[in-house]
Amino acid sequence: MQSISSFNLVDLLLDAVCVVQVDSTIVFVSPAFERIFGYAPDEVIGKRMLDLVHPDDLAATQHQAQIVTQGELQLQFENRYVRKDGSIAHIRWTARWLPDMQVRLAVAHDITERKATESMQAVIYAISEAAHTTHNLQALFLHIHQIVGGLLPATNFAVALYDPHDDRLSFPYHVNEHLPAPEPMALAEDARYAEVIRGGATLLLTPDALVAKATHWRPASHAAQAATAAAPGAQGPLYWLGVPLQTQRGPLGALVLQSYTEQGRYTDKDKELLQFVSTQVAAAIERKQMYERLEHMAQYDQLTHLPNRQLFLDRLKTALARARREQTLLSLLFIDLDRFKEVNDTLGHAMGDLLLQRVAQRLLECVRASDTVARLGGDEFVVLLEGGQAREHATTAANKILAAFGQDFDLEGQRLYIQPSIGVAIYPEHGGEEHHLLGHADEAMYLSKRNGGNQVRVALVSQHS
Ligand SMILES: Nc1nc2c(ncn2[C@@H]2O[C@H](COP(=O)(O)OP(=O)(O)OP(=O)(O)O)[C@@H](O)[C@H]2O)c(=O)[nH]1
Repeated sequence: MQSISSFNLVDLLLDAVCVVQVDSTIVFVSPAFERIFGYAPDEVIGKRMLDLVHPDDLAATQHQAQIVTQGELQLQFENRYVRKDGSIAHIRWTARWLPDMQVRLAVAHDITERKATESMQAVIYAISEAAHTTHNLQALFLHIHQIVGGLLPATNFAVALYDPHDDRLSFPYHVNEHLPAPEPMALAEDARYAEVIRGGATLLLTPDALVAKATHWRPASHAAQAATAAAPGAQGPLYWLGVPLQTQRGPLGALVLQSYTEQGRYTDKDKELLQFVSTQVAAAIERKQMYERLEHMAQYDQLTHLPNRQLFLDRLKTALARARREQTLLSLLFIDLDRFKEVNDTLGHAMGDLLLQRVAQRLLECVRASDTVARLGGDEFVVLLEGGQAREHATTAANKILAAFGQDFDLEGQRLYIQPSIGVAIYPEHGGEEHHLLGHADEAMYLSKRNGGNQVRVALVSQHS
């Protein structure tokens, strides 16, 4: 027993034992202090412990020291210190006052790694949450930028998306002090992106690497050079940090951070951090893309990319409410192609599809960008004209469409004429509710068709619904 007690047990502890006076002057620290705080005991004896505290935690630490000095046992106070190398140490303290010696005796337990794990888990959670809470991809990118910015310098931050079908990169999110967002480009045009995305590995280019490999990293094309060179008068980035965004289905793109100053330099630690969050970022972007695709499919016709019936009815409802409020007119053109079935029967369904796409295009060319052209299904289209002042406005637009169909359609070399029958219904004259108005326009179209087709007819009824 005697031989055991001769060991200095305090020296063996992983936690640091500290003894400080009332004014926080250090009178003793155990050897573990150096491992945790970076200072050897003889470097801090006689110094004030409070001077090592992170400035943001100083007030709370002083308060806790006072409580301990008043005789209260402190078992779990946490605060941060600035280590000798400038890094931050998170400490959990157990402390008590020794009245006989008039000192505070404290044991410092290093929880820096646990804090780092906790904050990374919080980041991972925040990214995953963002995929659900943000409204669209742009909002998600902004959110990811903010989250990454909480981990490392991210003044210059870009999301590059890779399209494997045409081997090209686009930059849907690009915040940079010196550069506008680059135009979409072939992946091969920028060796850095190509290495990150094809190689699937994080790439950190420091000033040395950027100089040494200047030729290797120089973007191949003029467009890519313009996209990556700094603005006139400004220097190129000193640091370039790119991490691939990988999913199970292959590479999605890359996150790229650039720094133009030494203060914003990136280290291998930053590289690790970015790599760590990249899987979650990729999953969040992939989820959002999928959601937007599904949303688009639910609202747009897949053949013509025009709004479908559901989206059209939503827009009509909104437009009617606006017209009611602002006491303006609103017109609906119901368009059905004449003898479209014959196109399918004689030229095949694929040609019929192509014709429907060309018809959609032509209808769009006949109206203003603010008007809505939608495909209700089959060969039925509808046009919503807002803000017209008179009934003539609607018939003029309908006649313009009729005239446009006077030109034949070019279906991969085959020239084809097709004519429409058009019915017109006007709010408030022919109804105040979307299904009513649509029904009247449909009836008017039917009368046009029965009358031989290729004509415009305004709904007959003149009653409010
Ligand atoms: N190619 C193609 N055909 C379609 C599509 N959807 C519906 N159709 C066809 O479009 C035709 C529409 O029917 P109708 O409007 O009665 O045919 P129509 O020959 O135009 O008759 P009228 O309107 O009376 O002149 C049907 O033959 C459908 O099979 C599509 O997405 N692509």
